[in-house]
Amino acid sequence: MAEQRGLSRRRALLGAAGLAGAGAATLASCSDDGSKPPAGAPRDVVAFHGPQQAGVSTAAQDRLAFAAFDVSAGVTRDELRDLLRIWTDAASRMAAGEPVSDVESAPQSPPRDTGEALGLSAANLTITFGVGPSLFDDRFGLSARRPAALADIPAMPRDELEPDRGGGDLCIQACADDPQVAFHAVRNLRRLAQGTAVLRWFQLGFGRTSTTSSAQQTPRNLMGFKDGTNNIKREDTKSLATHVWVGPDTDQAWMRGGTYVVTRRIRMLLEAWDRDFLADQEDVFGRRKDTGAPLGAETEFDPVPLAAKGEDGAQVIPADAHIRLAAPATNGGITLLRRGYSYTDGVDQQTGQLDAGLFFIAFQRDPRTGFVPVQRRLAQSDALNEYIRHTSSALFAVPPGVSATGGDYWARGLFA
Ligand SMILES: C=CC1=C(C)c2cc3[nH]c(cc4nc(cc5[nH]c(cc1n2)c(C)c5CCC(=O)O)C(CCC(=O)O)=C4C)c(C)c3C=C
Ligand SMILES: [Fe+2]
Repeated sequence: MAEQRGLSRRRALLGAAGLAGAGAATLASCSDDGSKPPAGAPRDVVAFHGPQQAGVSTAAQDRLAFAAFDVSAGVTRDELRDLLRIWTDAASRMAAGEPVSDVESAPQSPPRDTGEALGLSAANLTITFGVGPSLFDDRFGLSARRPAALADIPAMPRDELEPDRGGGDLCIQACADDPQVAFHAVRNLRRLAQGTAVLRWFQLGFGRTSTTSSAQQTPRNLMGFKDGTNNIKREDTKSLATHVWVGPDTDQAWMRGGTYVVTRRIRMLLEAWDRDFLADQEDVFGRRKDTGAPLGAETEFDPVPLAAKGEDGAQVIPADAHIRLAAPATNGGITLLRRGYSYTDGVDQQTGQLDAGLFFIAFQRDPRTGFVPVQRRLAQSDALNEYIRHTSSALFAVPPGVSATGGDYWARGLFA
Protein backbone atom coordinates (compact mmCIF):
# COMPACT_ATOMS: atom_id res chain seq x y z
CA MET A 1 0.00 0.00 0.00
CA ALA A 2 1.44 3.38 -0.96
CA GLU A 3 2.25 5.38 2.16
CA GLN A 4 0.25 8.56 2.62
CA ARG A 5 2.09 11.22 4.60
CA GLY A 6 0.89 13.67 7.20
CA LEU A 7 -1.78 14.28 9.72
CA SER A 8 -4.73 13.08 7.63
CA ARG A 9 -3.21 9.59 7.46
CA ARG A 10 -2.55 9.45 11.18
CA ARG A 11 -6.03 10.75 11.92
CA ALA A 12 -7.33 7.89 9.80
CA LEU A 13 -5.25 5.41 11.82
CA LEU A 14 -6.62 6.76 15.06
CA GLY A 15 -10.15 7.65 14.05
CA ALA A 16 -11.50 11.10 14.83
CA ALA A 17 -12.96 10.10 18.17
CA GLY A 18 -9.60 8.67 19.16
CA LEU A 19 -8.23 12.20 19.25
CA ALA A 20 -10.63 13.32 21.92
CA GLY A 21 -8.41 12.39 24.86
CA ALA A 22 -8.80 9.22 26.81
CA GLY A 23 -9.89 8.21 30.22
CA ALA A 24 -8.87 11.49 31.82
CA ALA A 25 -11.69 11.38 34.34
CA THR A 26 -10.95 7.80 35.29
CA LEU A 27 -7.26 8.43 35.59
CA ALA A 28 -7.63 11.61 37.57
CA SER A 29 -8.84 9.57 40.51
CA CYS A 30 -5.93 7.18 40.37
CA SER A 31 -2.72 7.07 42.38
CA ASP A 32 0.42 7.83 40.35
CA ASP A 33 2.75 5.22 41.81
CA GLY A 34 0.97 2.23 40.40
CA SER A 35 0.97 0.48 43.74
CA LYS A 36 -1.98 1.77 45.75
CA PRO A 37 -4.85 3.07 43.63
CA PRO A 38 -7.73 4.47 45.65
CA ALA A 39 -10.79 2.25 46.15
CA GLY A 40 -12.85 2.04 42.96
CA ALA A 41 -9.99 3.07 40.65
CA PRO A 42 -9.01 0.69 37.86
CA ARG A 43 -6.31 -1.80 38.86
CA ASP A 44 -2.81 -1.79 37.36
CA VAL A 45 -3.18 1.77 36.03
CA VAL A 46 -0.61 4.49 36.64
CA ALA A 47 -1.99 7.99 36.12
CA PHE A 48 -0.81 9.45 32.82
CA HIS A 49 -1.66 13.08 33.53
CA GLY A 50 0.01 15.20 36.18
CA PRO A 51 2.71 17.80 36.82
CA GLN A 52 5.44 15.29 35.97
CA GLN A 53 5.50 12.52 33.42
CA ALA A 54 5.00 9.03 34.79
CA GLY A 55 7.90 6.61 34.35
CA VAL A 56 10.48 8.68 36.22
CA SER A 57 9.73 8.57 39.94
CA THR A 58 6.77 6.17 39.67
CA ALA A 59 7.46 2.63 40.89
CA ALA A 60 9.76 0.84 38.43
CA GLN A 61 7.94 -1.91 36.56
CA ASP A 62 9.48 -5.22 35.45
CA ARG A 63 9.75 -4.63 31.70
CA LEU A 64 11.05 -1.99 29.33
CA ALA A 65 10.63 -1.06 25.69
CA PHE A 66 12.73 2.01 24.88
CA ALA A 67 12.74 3.56 21.41
CA ALA A 68 14.46 6.51 19.80
CA PHE A 69 13.12 8.14 16.65
CA ASP A 70 14.46 10.52 14.04
CA VAL A 71 12.07 13.01 12.47
CA SER A 72 11.88 12.36 8.71
CA ALA A 73 13.32 14.71 6.12
CA GLY A 74 10.94 17.45 5.00
CA VAL A 75 8.65 17.29 8.04
CA THR A 76 7.57 20.76 9.14
CA ARG A 77 7.37 22.18 12.65
CA ASP A 78 3.55 22.00 12.49
CA GLU A 79 3.65 18.35 11.42
CA LEU A 80 6.02 17.59 14.29
CA ARG A 81 3.64 19.28 16.71
CA ASP A 82 0.70 17.33 15.27
CA LEU A 83 2.59 14.11 15.89
CA LEU A 84 3.15 15.04 19.52
CA ARG A 85 -0.56 15.77 19.95
CA ILE A 86 -1.51 12.44 18.43
CA TRP A 87 1.12 10.57 20.40
CA THR A 88 0.01 12.13 23.65
CA ASP A 89 -3.58 11.17 23.06
CA ALA A 90 -2.70 7.61 22.08
CA ALA A 91 -0.32 7.24 25.05
CA SER A 92 -2.95 8.43 27.52
CA ARG A 93 -5.38 5.86 26.13
CA MET A 94 -2.89 3.00 26.30
CA ALA A 95 -1.84 3.95 29.85
CA ALA A 96 -5.51 3.59 30.79
CA GLY A 97 -5.54 0.08 29.31
CA GLU A 98 -7.51 1.16 26.25
CA PRO A 99 -6.72 0.63 22.57
CA VAL A 100 -5.18 3.61 20.72
CA SER A 101 -8.56 4.43 19.22
CA ASP A 102 -12.14 3.79 20.27
CA VAL A 103 -13.37 3.98 16.68
CA GLU A 104 -14.38 0.60 15.33
CA SER A 105 -12.08 -0.70 12.61
CA ALA A 106 -13.55 -0.98 9.12
CA PRO A 107 -13.16 -4.38 7.43
CA GLN A 108 -11.51 -2.84 4.38
CA SER A 109 -8.89 -0.83 6.26
CA PRO A 110 -6.11 -1.78 8.68
CA PRO A 111 -7.24 -2.23 12.29
CA ARG A 112 -6.76 1.02 14.22
CA ASP A 113 -5.01 -0.76 17.07
CA THR A 114 -2.54 -3.56 16.36
CA GLY A 115 -4.44 -5.69 18.89
CA GLU A 116 -1.84 -7.61 20.88
CA ALA A 117 -2.78 -5.88 24.14
CA LEU A 118 -6.53 -6.45 23.83
CA GLY A 119 -7.78 -8.26 26.90
CA LEU A 120 -4.61 -7.53 28.89
CA SER A 121 -4.60 -5.16 31.84
CA ALA A 122 -2.73 -1.85 31.63
CA ALA A 123 0.03 -3.65 33.60
CA ASN A 124 1.06 -0.32 35.19
CA LEU A 125 2.13 0.96 31.79
CA THR A 126 3.95 4.28 31.80
CA ILE A 127 4.94 6.03 28.58
CA THR A 128 7.57 8.72 28.97
CA PHE A 129 8.55 11.10 26.19
CA GLY A 130 11.76 13.02 25.55
CA VAL A 131 13.52 15.16 22.95
CA GLY A 132 17.18 14.78 21.97
CA PRO A 133 19.80 17.45 21.26
CA SER A 134 19.55 16.85 17.50
CA LEU A 135 15.95 18.15 17.44
CA PHE A 136 17.35 21.63 18.03
CA ASP A 137 19.27 21.93 14.77
CA ASP A 138 17.93 24.24 12.05
CA ARG A 139 15.02 22.04 10.85
CA PHE A 140 12.20 23.29 13.08
CA GLY A 141 13.29 26.74 14.19
CA LEU A 142 13.84 25.42 17.71
CA SER A 143 17.56 26.13 18.13
CA ALA A 144 16.98 29.04 20.53
CA ARG A 145 14.85 26.71 22.67
CA ARG A 146 17.62 24.24 23.38
CA PRO A 147 18.41 24.08 27.09
CA ALA A 148 22.11 24.35 27.94
CA ALA A 149 21.75 21.12 29.93
CA LEU A 150 20.83 19.27 26.73
CA ALA A 151 24.46 19.17 25.62
CA ASP A 152 25.75 16.01 23.95
CA ILE A 153 27.33 13.58 26.40
CA PRO A 154 31.09 13.91 25.79
CA ALA A 155 33.16 10.91 24.75
CA MET A 156 34.36 8.97 27.78
CA PRO A 157 37.47 6.84 28.24
CA ARG A 158 36.81 3.20 27.26
CA ASP A 159 33.65 4.02 25.29
CA GLU A 160 32.93 1.50 22.54
CA LEU A 161 29.79 3.20 21.27
CA GLU A 162 27.81 1.94 18.29
CA PRO A 163 26.28 5.10 16.75
CA ASP A 164 23.24 3.24 15.38
CA ARG A 165 22.25 2.33 18.93
CA GLY A 166 22.47 5.85 20.35
CA GLY A 167 21.24 9.41 19.91
CA GLY A 168 17.87 10.32 18.38
CA ASP A 169 15.51 13.29 17.92
CA LEU A 170 12.73 11.85 20.11
CA CYS A 171 12.42 9.03 22.61
CA ILE A 172 9.68 6.91 24.10
CA GLN A 173 10.28 4.91 27.26
CA ALA A 174 7.48 2.38 27.81
CA CYS A 175 7.61 0.44 31.09
CA ALA A 176 5.04 -2.15 32.19
CA ASP A 177 4.70 -5.31 34.20
CA ASP A 178 3.81 -7.21 31.01
CA PRO A 179 6.32 -7.24 28.12
CA GLN A 180 3.56 -7.40 25.53
CA VAL A 181 1.94 -4.24 26.91
CA ALA A 182 5.25 -2.33 26.76
CA PHE A 183 5.98 -3.55 23.23
CA HIS A 184 2.45 -2.73 22.08
CA ALA A 185 2.83 0.86 23.27
CA VAL A 186 6.00 1.52 21.27
CA ARG A 187 4.73 -0.37 18.24
CA ASN A 188 1.54 1.66 18.06
CA LEU A 189 3.30 4.99 18.57
CA ARG A 190 5.74 4.04 15.81
CA ARG A 191 2.79 3.24 13.58
CA LEU A 192 1.19 6.61 14.25
CA ALA A 193 4.50 8.28 13.38
CA GLN A 194 4.55 6.74 9.91
CA GLY A 195 5.59 9.45 7.46
CA THR A 196 6.76 11.79 10.23
CA ALA A 197 9.41 9.93 12.22
CA VAL A 198 11.34 6.69 11.84
CA LEU A 199 12.68 4.33 14.46
CA ARG A 200 16.39 4.89 15.04
CA TRP A 201 17.00 2.25 17.71
CA PHE A 202 14.95 0.07 19.98
CA GLN A 203 15.92 -1.68 23.22
CA LEU A 204 13.91 -4.23 25.15
CA GLY A 205 14.67 -4.76 28.82
CA PHE A 206 13.61 -7.44 31.28
CA GLY A 207 14.06 -7.33 35.02
CA ARG A 208 14.30 -3.91 36.60
CA THR A 209 17.66 -3.14 38.18
CA SER A 210 16.49 -0.43 40.50
CA THR A 211 13.98 0.40 43.14
CA THR A 212 12.26 3.76 42.95
CA SER A 213 9.87 3.20 45.84
CA SER A 214 10.60 2.06 49.37
CA ALA A 215 7.69 -0.39 48.97
CA GLN A 216 9.73 -2.34 46.41
CA GLN A 217 12.29 -5.08 47.07
CA THR A 218 15.76 -4.55 45.65
CA PRO A 219 16.15 -6.66 42.48
CA ARG A 220 19.37 -8.31 41.25
CA ASN A 221 21.29 -7.47 38.10
CA LEU A 222 22.78 -10.07 35.73
CA MET A 223 25.99 -10.13 37.78
CA GLY A 224 23.88 -11.49 40.63
CA PHE A 225 24.16 -8.42 42.90
CA LYS A 226 21.33 -6.47 44.47
CA ASP A 227 21.03 -3.27 42.43
CA GLY A 228 19.14 -0.14 43.39
CA THR A 229 19.72 -0.15 47.14
CA ASN A 230 21.02 3.40 47.40
CA ASN A 231 18.70 4.90 44.81
CA ILE A 232 16.42 7.90 45.21
CA LYS A 233 12.99 6.67 46.28
CA ARG A 234 9.80 8.42 45.24
CA GLU A 235 8.88 9.03 48.89
CA ASP A 236 11.97 11.26 49.17
CA THR A 237 10.39 14.26 47.47
CA LYS A 238 13.13 16.56 48.77
CA SER A 239 15.84 14.61 46.93
CA LEU A 240 13.67 14.47 43.81
CA ALA A 241 13.27 18.26 43.90
CA THR A 242 16.98 18.79 44.48
CA HIS A 243 18.45 16.23 42.10
CA VAL A 244 15.85 15.18 39.52
CA TRP A 245 13.22 17.79 38.65
CA VAL A 246 14.28 20.90 36.76
CA GLY A 247 13.66 23.96 38.91
CA PRO A 248 12.86 27.60 38.20
CA ASP A 249 16.53 28.37 37.57
CA THR A 250 16.38 26.70 34.15
CA ASP A 251 17.33 28.71 31.05
CA GLN A 252 14.28 27.26 29.24
CA ALA A 253 10.91 27.72 30.92
CA TRP A 254 9.38 24.83 28.92
CA MET A 255 11.62 22.40 30.86
CA ARG A 256 10.58 23.54 34.33
CA GLY A 257 9.25 20.50 36.19
CA GLY A 258 10.87 18.17 33.66
CA THR A 259 14.10 16.21 33.88
CA TYR A 260 16.90 14.80 31.71
CA VAL A 261 17.45 11.13 30.97
CA VAL A 262 20.75 9.46 30.04
CA THR A 263 20.71 5.94 28.62
CA ARG A 264 23.77 3.72 28.24
CA ARG A 265 23.72 0.19 26.89
CA ILE A 266 26.36 -1.47 29.05
CA ARG A 267 27.37 -4.92 27.98
CA MET A 268 28.54 -7.26 30.72
CA LEU A 269 31.35 -9.69 29.95
CA LEU A 270 29.48 -12.40 31.78
CA GLU A 271 31.75 -15.29 30.79
CA ALA A 272 34.71 -13.54 32.45
CA TRP A 273 32.61 -12.44 35.43
CA ASP A 274 31.38 -15.97 36.03
CA ARG A 275 34.98 -17.17 36.36
CA ASP A 276 35.84 -14.53 38.98
CA PHE A 277 36.10 -15.51 42.66
CA LEU A 278 33.28 -14.48 44.99
CA ALA A 279 35.57 -12.35 47.17
CA ASP A 280 36.82 -10.45 44.14
CA GLN A 281 33.26 -9.92 42.84
CA GLU A 282 32.35 -8.44 46.22
CA ASP A 283 35.41 -6.17 46.15
CA VAL A 284 34.40 -4.94 42.69
CA PHE A 285 31.09 -3.60 43.98
CA GLY A 286 32.01 -3.08 47.65
CA ARG A 287 28.97 -5.10 48.75
CA ARG A 288 28.20 -8.68 49.81
CA LYS A 289 26.66 -10.75 47.06
CA ASP A 290 24.19 -12.64 49.25
CA THR A 291 22.74 -9.90 51.45
CA GLY A 292 23.67 -6.77 49.50
CA ALA A 293 25.21 -5.32 52.67
CA PRO A 294 28.16 -2.97 52.21
CA LEU A 295 31.49 -4.62 53.06
CA GLY A 296 32.17 -3.89 56.73
CA ALA A 297 28.45 -3.56 57.55
CA GLU A 298 25.69 -5.99 58.51
CA THR A 299 22.59 -5.46 56.42
CA GLU A 300 21.65 -4.12 53.01
CA PHE A 301 20.52 -0.64 54.02
CA ASP A 302 23.29 0.04 56.55
CA PRO A 303 25.27 3.19 55.78
CA VAL A 304 28.27 2.50 53.54
CA PRO A 305 31.38 2.65 55.82
CA LEU A 306 33.60 4.47 53.35
CA ALA A 307 36.14 5.42 56.02
CA ALA A 308 36.42 1.96 57.65
CA LYS A 309 39.82 0.25 57.66
CA GLY A 310 40.70 -3.38 58.37
CA GLU A 311 43.35 -4.65 60.80
CA ASP A 312 45.88 -4.45 57.98
CA GLY A 313 45.12 -0.74 57.62
CA ALA A 314 43.57 -1.21 54.15
CA GLN A 315 40.17 0.29 53.30
CA VAL A 316 37.35 -2.20 53.84
CA ILE A 317 35.60 -0.82 50.77
CA PRO A 318 38.43 -0.87 48.21
CA ALA A 319 39.61 2.37 46.61
CA ASP A 320 38.35 1.23 43.19
CA ALA A 321 35.05 -0.31 44.39
CA HIS A 322 32.04 0.73 42.32
CA ILE A 323 29.99 2.05 45.23
CA ARG A 324 32.88 4.14 46.55
CA LEU A 325 33.48 5.83 43.18
CA ALA A 326 29.77 6.31 42.40
CA ALA A 327 28.60 7.42 45.85
CA PRO A 328 27.27 10.96 46.29
CA ALA A 329 29.55 11.29 49.32
CA THR A 330 32.65 11.00 47.11
CA ASN A 331 31.21 13.02 44.20
CA GLY A 332 30.36 16.33 45.83
CA GLY A 333 26.80 15.18 46.53
CA ILE A 334 25.88 14.25 42.92
CA THR A 335 22.82 11.98 43.10
CA LEU A 336 21.15 10.19 40.20
CA LEU A 337 17.75 8.50 39.95
CA ARG A 338 18.63 5.15 38.38
CA ARG A 339 15.88 3.23 36.56
CA GLY A 340 17.69 0.70 34.38
CA TYR A 341 16.86 -2.80 33.10
CA SER A 342 18.71 -5.98 32.28
CA TYR A 343 18.81 -6.75 28.58
CA THR A 344 19.88 -9.53 26.27
CA ASP A 345 20.16 -9.39 22.51
CA GLY A 346 21.26 -13.01 22.03
CA VAL A 347 24.75 -14.03 20.96
CA ASP A 348 27.65 -11.89 19.80
CA GLN A 349 28.28 -13.67 16.48
CA GLN A 350 31.92 -12.58 16.44
CA THR A 351 32.82 -14.14 19.79
CA GLY A 352 30.03 -16.60 20.53
CA GLN A 353 29.52 -14.85 23.87
CA LEU A 354 26.29 -13.59 25.37
CA ASP A 355 25.29 -10.08 24.34
CA ALA A 356 23.68 -9.14 27.64
CA GLY A 357 24.04 -6.55 30.36
CA LEU A 358 22.48 -3.45 31.80
CA PHE A 359 20.47 -0.88 29.88
CA PHE A 360 21.38 1.92 32.26
CA ILE A 361 18.82 4.72 32.58
CA ALA A 362 19.40 7.70 34.88
CA PHE A 363 17.28 10.80 35.44
CA GLN A 364 18.73 14.04 36.76
CA ARG A 365 18.13 17.78 36.65
CA ASP A 366 21.32 18.48 34.70
CA PRO A 367 23.52 15.79 33.10
CA ARG A 368 26.51 18.16 33.00
CA THR A 369 26.61 18.07 36.78
CA GLY A 370 25.01 14.62 37.11
CA PHE A 371 25.86 11.64 34.93
CA VAL A 372 28.86 13.17 33.13
CA PRO A 373 31.24 13.74 36.06
CA VAL A 374 30.26 10.48 37.78
CA GLN A 375 30.76 8.45 34.60
CA ARG A 376 34.06 10.20 33.86
CA ARG A 377 35.31 9.09 37.25
CA LEU A 378 33.97 5.54 36.90
CA ALA A 379 35.48 5.22 33.42
CA GLN A 380 38.89 6.08 34.82
CA SER A 381 39.18 3.75 37.77
CA ASP A 382 36.09 1.62 38.53
CA ALA A 383 37.06 -2.02 39.21
CA LEU A 384 33.88 -2.95 37.32
CA ASN A 385 35.45 -1.75 34.04
CA GLU A 386 37.22 -5.07 33.59
CA TYR A 387 33.82 -6.71 33.14
CA ILE A 388 31.75 -4.17 31.19
CA ARG A 389 31.71 -2.23 27.89
CA HIS A 390 29.59 0.86 27.20
CA THR A 391 28.13 0.29 23.73
CA SER A 392 25.54 3.07 23.40
CA SER A 393 24.80 6.52 24.72
CA ALA A 394 21.81 8.82 24.44
CA LEU A 395 20.47 11.91 26.15
CA PHE A 396 16.95 13.36 26.10
CA ALA A 397 15.18 16.25 27.75
CA VAL A 398 12.00 14.93 29.38
CA PRO A 399 9.47 17.77 29.52
CA PRO A 400 7.06 18.16 32.44
CA GLY A 401 3.82 16.20 32.60
CA VAL A 402 0.65 16.73 30.62
CA SER A 403 -2.51 18.27 32.00
CA ALA A 404 -5.74 16.30 31.51
CA THR A 405 -7.53 19.45 30.35
CA GLY A 406 -7.04 22.23 27.81
CA GLY A 407 -5.78 20.09 24.94
CA ASP A 408 -2.33 19.75 26.50
CA TYR A 409 0.28 17.54 24.84
CA TRP A 410 3.91 16.45 25.28
CA ALA A 411 6.37 19.37 25.05
CA ARG A 412 3.64 21.88 24.28
CA GLY A 413 5.70 24.60 25.95
CA LEU A 414 8.50 24.00 23.46
CA PHE A 415 6.28 25.32 20.68
CA ALA A 416 4.69 28.18 22.60
C1 LIG B 1 27.38 6.87 35.95
C2 LIG B 1 26.67 6.22 36.81
C3 LIG B 1 26.64 4.74 36.97
C4 LIG B 1 26.86 3.74 36.04
C5 LIG B 1 27.20 3.89 34.58
C6 LIG B 1 26.69 2.50 36.72
C7 LIG B 1 26.83 1.24 36.14
C8 LIG B 1 26.60 0.03 36.79
N1 LIG B 1 26.22 -0.16 38.08
C9 LIG B 1 26.10 -1.50 38.37
C10 LIG B 1 25.75 -2.09 39.61
C11 LIG B 1 25.59 -1.44 40.83
N2 LIG B 1 25.62 -0.09 41.02
C12 LIG B 1 25.45 0.18 42.35
C13 LIG B 1 25.41 1.44 42.93
C14 LIG B 1 25.50 2.65 42.24
N3 LIG B 1 25.79 2.85 40.90
C15 LIG B 1 25.78 4.19 40.61
C16 LIG B 1 26.02 4.78 39.39
C17 LIG B 1 26.33 4.11 38.21
N4 LIG B 1 26.36 2.78 37.99
C18 LIG B 1 25.45 4.87 41.82
C19 LIG B 1 25.30 6.35 41.94
C20 LIG B 1 25.30 3.93 42.83
C21 LIG B 1 24.95 4.18 44.29
C22 LIG B 1 26.20 4.32 45.09
C23 LIG B 1 25.91 4.59 46.54
O1 LIG B 1 25.41 5.67 46.86
O2 LIG B 1 26.16 3.72 47.38
C24 LIG B 1 25.29 -1.06 43.06
C25 LIG B 1 25.10 -1.24 44.57
C26 LIG B 1 23.66 -1.22 44.99
C27 LIG B 1 22.98 0.11 44.85
O3 LIG B 1 23.14 0.98 45.69
O4 LIG B 1 22.26 0.27 43.87
C28 LIG B 1 25.37 -2.07 42.11
C29 LIG B 1 25.26 -3.55 42.34
C30 LIG B 1 26.38 -2.18 37.18
C31 LIG B 1 26.32 -3.69 37.03
C32 LIG B 1 26.69 -1.25 36.21
C33 LIG B 1 27.06 -1.44 34.80
C34 LIG B 1 26.86 -2.54 34.12
FE1 LIG C 1 26.14 1.32 39.54
